[in-house]
Amino acid sequence: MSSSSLKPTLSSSGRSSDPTGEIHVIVGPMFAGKTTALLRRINSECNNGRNVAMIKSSKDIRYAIDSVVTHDGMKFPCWALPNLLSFKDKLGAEEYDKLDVIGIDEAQFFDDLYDFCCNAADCHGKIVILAGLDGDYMRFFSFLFAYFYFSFHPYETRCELCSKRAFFTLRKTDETKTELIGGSDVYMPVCRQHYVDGQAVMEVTRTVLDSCSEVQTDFCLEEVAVV
Ligand SMILES: Nc1ncnc2c1ncn2[C@@H]1O[C@H](COP(=O)(O)OP(=O)(O)O)[C@@H](O)[C@H]1O
Ligand SMILES: Cc1cn([C@H]2C[C@H](O)[C@@H](COP(=O)(O)O)O2)c(=O)[nH]c1=O
Repeated sequence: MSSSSLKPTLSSSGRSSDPTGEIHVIVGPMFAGKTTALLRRINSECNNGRNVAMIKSSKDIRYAIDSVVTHDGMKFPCWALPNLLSFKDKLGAEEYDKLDVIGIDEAQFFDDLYDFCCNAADCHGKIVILAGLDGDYMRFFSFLFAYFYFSFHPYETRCELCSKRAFFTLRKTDETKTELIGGSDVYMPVCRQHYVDGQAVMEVTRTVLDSCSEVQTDFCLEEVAVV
C-alpha cells in the first residue's frame, strides 16, 4: 500500500474487538531510524486492516506540513497539531471512535503526551505508538522515556486476574507511600485493563474510608471484588 495515497485517517474493516489499549515507545537519538520504525509499524497495522491515524507536532514542518517524513524520504500522511488533546475534536468523535491505532512522531514536543496516551490506551482501547528523542543535545534525559517506562517490557508475566500479558504491578492495599515491602500479600501482576479497574476500585474505597473515620483501614483489594 502506498503511504502517499492515504488520508490521515484510514478507514478499513473496523475496530478491534479487544477493548484493551497498548502504548509502544520507539526512542533513540536523531537519525537512529525512529520515524522509519514508526512508519513500518503503522504500515503494517494498515495492511492488517486496522484504522490508523498519524500525528506529528506542528512545530516540525522541516520536510512537509502534513506528512511524517524520514530523513531519507519515506512519507506518511499525518495531522500536524500543536497539542494532542485537540486531536479528537479535529478528527471528530465518530472518526476517533473508529480508530484502532494512533502513531505519534516527534512525541517529545507534546506537553500533553502523558495525558493523551493514557487516556487513549486506558479509556479508549487504542494502540498508541510513539516515536521520539530519549534525550536532548545536552544528553538530558527526556521525560518521554520516564513517563512510558512501563511500555518497555523485556520481562513479562501473566495477569493474575485474566491471564493476559501483565505489564503492571497492582498494590492491593490502601497504602500510598512509595516504598512498601511486600510480596503477593500486597502486590499482584496485572494487565492494563485490570490495573485501571483496580486503581478505580482503590480510589473509590479510599474515598469511602476517608469519609468514615471509624472504619478499619487495613483492608485488602481482594475483599473489594475486582472484575
Ligand atoms: N546524518 C544524516 N543525515 C541525513 N540522513 C541520515 C543521516 N544519518 C542517517 N540518515 C538516514 O536517515 C535514516 C533514518 O531516518 P529517520 O527514521 O527519520 O530517523 P529518526 O527519526 O531517528 O531521526 C537512516 O536510515 C539514514 O538513511
Ligand atoms: C537533539 C535535539 C533535537 N531537537 C529537534 C531537532 C528535530 O527537529 C527533532 C528531532 O527529529 P528526529 O526525527 O529525531 O531526527 O528535534 C531539538 O529541538 N532539541 C534537541 O536537543
